[in-house]
Amino acid sequence: MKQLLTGKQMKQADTWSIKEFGMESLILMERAALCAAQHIMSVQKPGCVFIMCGMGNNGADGLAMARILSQNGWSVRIAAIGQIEKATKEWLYQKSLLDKMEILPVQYFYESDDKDEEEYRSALSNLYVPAQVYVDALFGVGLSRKVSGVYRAAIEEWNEHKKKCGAYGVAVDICSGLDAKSGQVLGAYVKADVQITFGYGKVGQFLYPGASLSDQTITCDIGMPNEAVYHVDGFPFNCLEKSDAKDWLGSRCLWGNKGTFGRVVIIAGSSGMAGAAYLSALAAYRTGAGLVDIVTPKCNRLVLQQLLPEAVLHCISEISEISKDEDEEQLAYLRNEVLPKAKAIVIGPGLSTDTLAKKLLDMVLEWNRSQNCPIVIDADALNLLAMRTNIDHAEYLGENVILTPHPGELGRLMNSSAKEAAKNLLYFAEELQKKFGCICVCKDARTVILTQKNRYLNLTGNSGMATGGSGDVLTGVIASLAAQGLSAERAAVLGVWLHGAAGDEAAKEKSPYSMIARDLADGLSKVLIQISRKKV
Ligand SMILES: NC(=O)C1=CN([C@@H]2O[C@H](COP(=O)(O)OP(=O)(O)OC[C@H]3O[C@@H](n4cnc5c(N)ncnc54)[C@H](OP(=O)(O)O)[C@@H]3O)[C@@H](O)[C@H]2O)[C@@H](O)CC1
Ligand SMILES: Nc1ncnc2c1ncn2[C@@H]1O[C@H](COP(=O)(O)OP(=O)(O)O)[C@@H](O)[C@H]1O
Ligand SMILES: [K+]
Repeated sequence: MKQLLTGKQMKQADTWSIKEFGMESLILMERAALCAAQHIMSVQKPGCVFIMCGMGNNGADGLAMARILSQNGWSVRIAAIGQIEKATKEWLYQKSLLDKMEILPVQYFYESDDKDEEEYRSALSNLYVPAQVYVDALFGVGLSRKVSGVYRAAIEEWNEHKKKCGAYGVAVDICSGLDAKSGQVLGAYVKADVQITFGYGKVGQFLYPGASLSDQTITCDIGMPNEAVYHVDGFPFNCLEKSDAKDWLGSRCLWGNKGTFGRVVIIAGSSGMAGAAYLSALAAYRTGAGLVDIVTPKCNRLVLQQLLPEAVLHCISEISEISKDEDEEQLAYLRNEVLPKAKAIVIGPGLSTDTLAKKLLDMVLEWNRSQNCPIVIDADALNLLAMRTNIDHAEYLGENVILTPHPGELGRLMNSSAKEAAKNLLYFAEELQKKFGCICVCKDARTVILTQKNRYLNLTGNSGMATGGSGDVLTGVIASLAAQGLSAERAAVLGVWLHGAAGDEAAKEKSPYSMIARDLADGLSKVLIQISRKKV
């Protein structure tokens, strides 16, 4: 399992390693600089390298790299941007070593904030020499505010010169301008070929738009003690990898029958929304559930029978079509005959938010409280939850309830907008988890999964999944895994991983442009072939 930290957590891990464990800051820095320099030497023959440094320890890494590369036959040019009064003690130490080497003059640039960007850029442009490698060591995890003035100009010039000379761009630790927690860019940002990041990957490098700033992020071990990660506030973000997925999935019982592999009940679809029920049910079967029941309005019977004859259908009447007694009877039938068979329940895809939908949601939540059955709540069922303002949500939802909002639904659940939720996905996810107390799967180009104790970030998936019905597929995958016996937490985390990996398989075959949600089901089969164990 790969672990990622926010910028603040990384600084806490650094501080603990230095102050409590007793590791010298300069030792960590030397290893960091050596890693980055070695990467450059492994992909390029000695030539000219241009290094843009700030005045913090990211800049100090850049100075140490200058020394190492120079000692290995590189011609090095350094531009130090900022006020020398702000230089850290490590920076001054690295600079003193360069001074002893004499061949490495550091060119300084700082002008106070009274010029427009063009003036700064023309003044800076003389410092940016043609080179085959461009290094960005302006800001690391210490970036604390929007980039403006001379720093913005320095970044724009770096990008432009790098492009003009076709140089290989290396960002030290993190692309300057990228917020290490949110993945948002603050004003201006470096676009590099690679980020060489130290100790742990930073969450912001894997969230969008941050994840698009470089083609590659390489994490280097700089010798930080393993325990450092236990001395940060909150939890690190775990990222499931293929080998973890294999372990969590386990092996399928050779002598199992359809009862062994769990029954998923899917309460989904309304008039004109049969597809949502179909996609969820198809995905539940394709992920290995033994039986899938669909509870849906009568109008969907024919189409669902034709599309997925393997599913068991329970067709219900709209409230307007039946008497009060008949309505009570059909709810009693579901409560007494259908729900007791479920090992996991999905409620919401294409459900609508009418009175019947409300009653169904109440019934399912009541069932969860009394029977502790895992429930996946998606789409309209989330919208219904968002409409309830007068309940204590944390008490209302059990620990094995899984909410799967996209940014629009997340915004609604938190009385905000889709735009705000997408921009601050981590923050919104954290607040949602606090509010509801259950498992929160906050979906977007990267999906965040939070439980009371753990935080996960999913790294599979692609833009081809931004197509109607992808989320319906996810509900079926998660419920299927829960029905087969995985804990609700593992079902959610592995489900999101599998769903994204299925999307990646589909993209290989169809391209992200032309894939549709059904292709994810084929992708699921391909991924499951890769990760399922051959033997018990
Ligand atoms: N032992 C260690 O600790 C190790 C650390 N390592 C390395 O250190 C890096 C962290 O170093 P760091 O904490 O010094 O912060 P860093 O990223 O250099 O930035 C701070 C400087 O930027 C400035 N500044 C910030 N935002 C700004 C803005 N918008 N516009 C303008 N200025 C702005 C800020 O100025 P101030 O806010 O004080 O005005 C300050 O001068 C880390 O990423 C890794 O590369 C590795 O060597 C491994 C061992
Ligand atoms: N650009 C993307 N990269 C990776 N995954 C994506 C991307 N866009 C969407 N997805 C995934 O596709 C799914 C879309 O879900 P949702 O918006 O609920 O779809 P629908 O409501 O149409 O079923 C989510 O799991 C989301 O994480
Ligand atoms: K940097």
